[in-house]
Amino acid sequence: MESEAIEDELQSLELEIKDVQGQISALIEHQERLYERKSELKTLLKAVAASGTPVASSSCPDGHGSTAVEKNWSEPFEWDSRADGIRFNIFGISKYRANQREIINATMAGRDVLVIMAAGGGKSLCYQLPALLRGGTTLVVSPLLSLIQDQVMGLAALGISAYMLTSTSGKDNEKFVYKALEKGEDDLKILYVTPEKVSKSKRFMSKLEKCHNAGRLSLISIDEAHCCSQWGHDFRPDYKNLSILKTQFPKVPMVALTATATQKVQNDLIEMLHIPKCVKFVSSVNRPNLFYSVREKSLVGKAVVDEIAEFIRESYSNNESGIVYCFSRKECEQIAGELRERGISADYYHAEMDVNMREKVHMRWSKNKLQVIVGTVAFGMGINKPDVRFVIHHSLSKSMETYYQESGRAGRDGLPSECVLFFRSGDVPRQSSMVFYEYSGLQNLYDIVRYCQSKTKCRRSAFFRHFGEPSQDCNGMCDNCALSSEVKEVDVSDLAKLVVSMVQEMQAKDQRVTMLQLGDKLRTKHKDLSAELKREEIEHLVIKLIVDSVLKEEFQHTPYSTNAYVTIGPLANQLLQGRKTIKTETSSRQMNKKSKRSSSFSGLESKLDELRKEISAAHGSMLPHTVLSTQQIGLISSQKPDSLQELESIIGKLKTDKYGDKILEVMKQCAVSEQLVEDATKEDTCKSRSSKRAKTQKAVVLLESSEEE
Ligand SMILES: Nc1ncnc2c1ncn2[C@@H]1O[C@H](COP(=O)(O)OP(=O)(O)OP(=O)(O)O)[C@@H](O)[C@H]1O
Ligand SMILES: [Mg+2]
Repeated sequence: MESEAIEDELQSLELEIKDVQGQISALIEHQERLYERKSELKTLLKAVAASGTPVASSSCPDGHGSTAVEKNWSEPFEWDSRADGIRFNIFGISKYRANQREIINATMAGRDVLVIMAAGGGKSLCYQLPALLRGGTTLVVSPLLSLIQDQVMGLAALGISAYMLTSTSGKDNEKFVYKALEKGEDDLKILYVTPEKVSKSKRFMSKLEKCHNAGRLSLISIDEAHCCSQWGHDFRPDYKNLSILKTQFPKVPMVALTATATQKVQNDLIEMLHIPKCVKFVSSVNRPNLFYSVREKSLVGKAVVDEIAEFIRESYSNNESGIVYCFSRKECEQIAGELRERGISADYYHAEMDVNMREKVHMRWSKNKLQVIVGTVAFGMGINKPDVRFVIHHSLSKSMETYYQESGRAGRDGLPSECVLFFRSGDVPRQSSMVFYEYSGLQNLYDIVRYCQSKTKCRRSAFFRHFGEPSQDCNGMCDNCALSSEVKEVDVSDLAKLVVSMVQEMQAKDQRVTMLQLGDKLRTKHKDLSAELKREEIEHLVIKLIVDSVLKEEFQHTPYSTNAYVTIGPLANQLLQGRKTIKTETSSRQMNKKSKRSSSFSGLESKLDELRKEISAAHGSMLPHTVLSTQQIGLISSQKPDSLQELESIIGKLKTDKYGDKILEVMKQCAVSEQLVEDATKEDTCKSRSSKRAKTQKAVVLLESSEEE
């Protein structure tokens, strides 16, 4: 054999080997995911079998957490009546939500507790109430300054002595806190710190030790505990060092709380915080008040903004708060501007803004002076506003977990709210070139792409599946459950083969191709197709093939960006040899643009809303929802209390003492003006009736006269 021919064959063998290696590693990765899922499902099965109730379990079947026969935390406890008094009279909360009472009881009994409870589920009460019940000082570790400020402000408004120690704390504040920790003379019920204080400040730790030695450290709470785990979505290195707390203060009960944690993250937390015997309370991830939908995103940028503006104007015309999430800083600024041009009160928020500017925007929005924040993912964990009525994603998130977190900022007060995601396949490579180097980054992204591409599967079930929880009824609270009737499945295997063959041809010629180029080439080469197929349909198919491992994305860095290219995937041959079919879903359904899922304020509710804004403005730092929550406004308006005593039975003693007179005054004014309107309407009706009567009589007279004529 000529040496040239040998070299040729050698080269082609090397290429083939490389290809096979690629397929093997993709399959191994796939196999790992299957194993991981298998173990999740096994754990889930055990949990279901053990408890009979799949959610709200308080034991841990996998060797982590408490395995002994658990106490029944729902039974009566000696502190019940004191706890009820604080709940109602100080926090103004009329009844516990799922698991709150049990968590409080376990904490009061001195146990370590791990709480997994959905966003807005009411985790804060689970450590704030025991903090007041137990006496002494409760230490709360929380990751963000803005979250801490919000909490301290809210507690101060309830008359609870809460303080914080952060990098921005002034000298006087620091002196007060240290003295209170050391001497215990001043009242310090709840102390919030950032994790850096625990891991880096020796001074703080020594004061805390003194507080503990004097028997005054009564509870330690780790909020947003998923930050401990590098498998969580928001890992903070300083959280890793929090294990020191249990080592130093083993007898002080610890309560760790988070909104989302997969089994892996839960195990990690238990290990890292050194709480192997903790009682675990896992509530459902379900957020029944959120309506999830995905809308097709137009290729024309302005059309997307038009649709968003129309949606906000039509469904949320009472200035109800919302968030629009965007992919990039530039996009944020642009879309905020375009929404403003369309008459929506909107501003942007991203990481590259000056901190003061960011704080100002956040504050205007929190005080309902700005309706919409257009943010990047930087507008994240510190968002505590309970009455966010809509969260719109201008482009897809990087994973189901991130989407659950971001969309979950809607409706934390439990009232109906909407989560809309604008999806187009062309957005996928933008995201994939950002996440491909993260652990399971692409697989996580493809999971949310599947969520977006499906026109039949319940959106909620995707969350249950992701978090390893048995499905629950959606109650028609997603677009696919509410409007799925006109969806058709179409076999597009032939077209898919054309696409794959084209990628193969290009790869053989050593040419790289992006998704956009692939679509163009296909339409140029197969002119007959271009008349029938739109660009977005081809992109939709290419992304589907990538998600199904028939094609694959590869990445290359340039000095300015990372480009995503489409190459042959491990299952391409199965398709080409006819062993795999590809089906896409088409639907002719129209989203009902005038979906009015949020109830708008009635006259009295609007007046009470104005009152809470006035009180908040007069107090400077107090937020409107701290004065009265939207839920409380709803209760007052439906029950119409007419004495302070009746009002107290709805909103508790503290708020009644503070704002009761003003609330009753507003109610009186409203009743008077409603009466006036009613009287005027009655009068109008009478008048119109009598004029109608007169007209009828006239007509009769005319008729009679005509008859006479
Ligand atoms: N039992 C209850 N009844 C009515 N409202 C409640 C109850 N418990 C808590 N809330 C209210 O629900 C809202 C959300 O509570 P909280 O901030 O504790 O949620 P969270 O679980 O910590 O959520 P996140 O994960 O977003 O931090 C608050 O406005 C709070 O006052
Ligand atoms: Mg919280």
